[in-house]
Parts: sequence; structure tokens; C-alpha cells
Amino acid sequence: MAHGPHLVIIGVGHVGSDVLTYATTLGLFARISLIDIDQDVSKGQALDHHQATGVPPMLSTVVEQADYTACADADVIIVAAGPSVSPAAAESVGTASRNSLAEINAPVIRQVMAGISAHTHSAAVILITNPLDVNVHIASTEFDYPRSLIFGTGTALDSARLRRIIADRTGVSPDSVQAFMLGEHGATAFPYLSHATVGGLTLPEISKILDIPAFDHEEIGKAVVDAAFDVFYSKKWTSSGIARSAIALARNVVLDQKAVAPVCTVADGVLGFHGEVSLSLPAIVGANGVERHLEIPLDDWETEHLTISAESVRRVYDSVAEH
Ligand SMILES: NC(=O)c1ccc[n+]([C@@H]2O[C@H](COP(=O)([O-])OP(=O)(O)OC[C@H]3O[C@@H](n4cnc5c(N)ncnc54)[C@H](O)[C@@H]3O)[C@@H](O)[C@H]2O)c1
Repeated sequence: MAHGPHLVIIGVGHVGSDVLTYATTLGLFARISLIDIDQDVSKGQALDHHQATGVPPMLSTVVEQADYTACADADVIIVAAGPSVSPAAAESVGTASRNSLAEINAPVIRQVMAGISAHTHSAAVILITNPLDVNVHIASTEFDYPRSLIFGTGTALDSARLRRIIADRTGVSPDSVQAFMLGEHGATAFPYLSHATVGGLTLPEISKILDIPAFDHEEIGKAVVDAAFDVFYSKKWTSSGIARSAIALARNVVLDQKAVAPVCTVADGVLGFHGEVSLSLPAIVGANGVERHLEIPLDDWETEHLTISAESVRRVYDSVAEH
């Protein structure tokens, strides 16, 4: 048995398989266990990636097919189980709504959480499956699992897209951009531009210095939300950005980075929420999972959009809640 950090990936379809690729490339884990309801898929992925670790200069990570008993000594569990929106379904209703997955993926998350919590209560569980915020609420409120250890990638991915857009418009590296999307991972996600910076400068300051058009929150918010569909309608799924986001969060846990990231958790005792909904807000992520939320200042537009987002998530959650 390999010693060192242990990652379990549950669901190794398009997204889980990219998570696996980034995880092996990063070399952060000594052992990676794969669980999928389709055992041919988990077996094939495990064999393929285990063989790939023979290629220099990759590390000798053990990649194995597994069942839920592997969760017992996991440090991080990443969940990408359950279907995505099918391009055919999206075409027939004219939109690819993540919320349309609630009915099919709520039972998947209940099955996955039952499997995990039968074997561990100490691994950080990072959820990817959509509708993300609803699934985080189910996992966090219906199971006796430490809440701080359950979180979703949430708007970490949307924030990466936002940083990329601001970087492209200002002509600087995304590394120099500090900016978050907040709220629902979905249509109502909104940009937190009042406190976005480029190289420490506010957006109005950098726009003036570079003599570029001012950033408008409605326009840029729509550009970020649409960015997912630009990928989806051409490639038919999205996987790279989300996989990198999930692995970045796993790294924050394994290396106890205390990084500030917009992750999805039950909002409780922050910005007027009392556990009624899960959505993405800036939080400190380290070895103990989501260690604390930051009570951020919001302007009127941001406050209004946070309320819209919370209402949207809660409505979908109520449609699949088990009372
Ligand atoms: N949060 C995000 O930003 C984000 C981004 C992209 C995709 N997603 C979501 O990630 C999920 C996976 O997307 P995908 O494109 O990889 O789908 P996919 O259909 O390619 O893969 C899903 C995998 O889950 C497995 N699975 C299904 N039910 C299971 C169960 N009960 N237990 C274990 N495994 C199970 C399937 O066999 C399959 O291998 C979808 O819900 C999708 O919407 C989220």
C-alpha cells in the first residue's frame, strides 16, 4: 500500500477523467482510487493512467480501481458522478440548464454520500456534480458528515473564466487578476467587481490607466456565464477548467494552503444567511476544508444579485428535498 496523500475520484467520465489527468500530472498524491458505477470505466481508466505513470518524468503514483472501502483512508474525495446535460436535451429545450439535472443527480449524490460516510468522516469531499449548489446542500444537510469538510467547486470555475476575461481585456496575466464570481454555479452567478483588482488596482483605475472601456457588471457577468455554453455547444461537455479547479482546491487541502477561494458550502452565519441555502462565497480553504467564510462588503447591485442567486438555488433544492 502506497504511503502519502490519497485521492479518491468518484465518477470517472469526461470530468473525472480530466481530474485524474491533472492529479497524476501534479504528483501531489501517492495513491489515486477510482470508483464508478460502471466498473468497466473505472477499471479501464485505472489501467490506462497507471500505465501512464511509467512515462518519465511522472511520479510512481498508484492508480487503482476501487470501491467505497477505499474512502477509509482518503485525504480528499472528488465527486464527478452522475450525468451532465445532454446536448440533445439542451437542443430540444433551447438551453443547457444545470438545474434540469436535479431530479436525476440528487439520488446519485445521496448514494455517493451514503457510500463515503459508511467509511470515513475525515476526508475533504469536493463536489463537482450539477446542479452543484443543490447537491452540496443535500450532502451537507442530509448526512452526518462534518460540514466544513464538504464543499463544491462552485464559482471557482466561473471565477477562473472571469479572471481570464479580465486578463484578456487588460492584456495582463490572469495571475495578476484578483476577481471572484459569487452565488450559484449557474445562470444567476454574478461578478464581485466592486473588489476586483488587477495588479492591486481597482477596475476603474486600471481601465483609466490603459484607456480601455469600463467594466460593466451586467455585461461581464453574462460573458462569464455564456463562456460555459461556448464550450458546451462545441465540445458537447466541459471538463478541463472544472478539473483544474477541483485539483487546485484539493491542493489547498493537502498542502494546508489557507487560500481564499469562492467555494460552495452551506451559507450559515454569513451575509445574513442561516443555513437555508448553499452557494459560493469567498472562504479560506485549508487542511480542515472550508475553515471560515469572509464577511465581505457588497454594493447594492451585488446584494440584489446574491438574493436572486440564493432564491434560485433554494427553489431547485426544495423540488428535490427529502423532508
Ligand atoms: N461544477 C461544475 O462546474 C461542472 C463542470 C462540468 C461538469 N459538471 C458536472 O459533472 C458531472 C459529470 O459530468 P461528465 O461530463 O463527466 O459526465 P459523464 O456522463 O461523462 O460521467 C459521469 C460518470 O459518473 C458515473 N456515475 C453515474 N452514476 C453514478 C453513481 N451513482 N455512482 C458512481 N458513478 C456514477 C457514470 O458511469 C460516468 O462514468 C455532471 O453532473 C456535470 O454536470 C460540473
